[in-house]
Amino acid sequence: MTSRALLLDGVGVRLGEVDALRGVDLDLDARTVAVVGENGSGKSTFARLAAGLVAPTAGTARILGLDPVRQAAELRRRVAVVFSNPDAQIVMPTVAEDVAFSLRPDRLGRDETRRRVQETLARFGLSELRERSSHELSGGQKQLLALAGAFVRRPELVIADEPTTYLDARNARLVADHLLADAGHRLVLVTHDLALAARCDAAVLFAGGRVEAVGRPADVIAEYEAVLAC
Ligand SMILES: Nc1ncnc2c1ncn2[C@@H]1O[C@H](COP(=O)(O)OP(=O)(O)OP(=O)(O)O)[C@@H](O)[C@H]1O
Repeated sequence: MTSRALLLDGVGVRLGEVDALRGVDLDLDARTVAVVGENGSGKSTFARLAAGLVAPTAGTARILGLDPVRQAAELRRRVAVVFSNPDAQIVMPTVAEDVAFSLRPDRLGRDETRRRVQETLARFGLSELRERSSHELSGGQKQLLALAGAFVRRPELVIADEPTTYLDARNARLVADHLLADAGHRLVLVTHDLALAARCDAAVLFAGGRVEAVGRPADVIAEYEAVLAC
């Protein structure tokens, strides 16, 4: 039997004095999942939990069938994370070196690394920029580089936390298209862009650290819009 992608049972996450997540029950196997909700509702905490970066302080969680505490290293190997600020993820001086850096833990050897980097740069339209200084790219190019660094590892699950926030409409569309395209990965997408959330297969609405609604994006968004209208 294959494992459910996201399975949470009574999950709580306490950060300092704050219950960032409380009593979260979820059983989701949709390929792409949008996570919506107001500021401070727990979306990023949920994303970090799904990436194995934060452990539950109550309840149990299984992500890709893995325990995010006992199997955190395995989970981080199979999951890639993309944040809104690509500068936080760019570490190497040139574009090609930065993408190759993501593959270091996989110890693939020089030829396979070069082949994968080449293929990934082409996929994200970065081939011509391969020798450019990574910190001198435009914001849109930097986010595409961050995506390349995530996807070069061929992750099973990509967690993207507001990946289009700082992008113009054209680049936001490009980044969203790459994330949503069925390239053999699952996606958890935290976003305030409800049109983007509507393109996912399922959606979750958080409020005050709890799951307020889960299901078809159109239904969940309608519920969220009703809350926003109050
Ligand atoms: N490191 C931390 N220490 C203490 N409290 C935290 C920490 N990180 C987040 N919180 C709190 O946990 C709650 C949920 O935060 P979270 O970042 O998950 O919300 P969010 O829905 O992603 O918000 P936003 O839309 O503003 O990014 C908030 O009350 C926040 O202040």
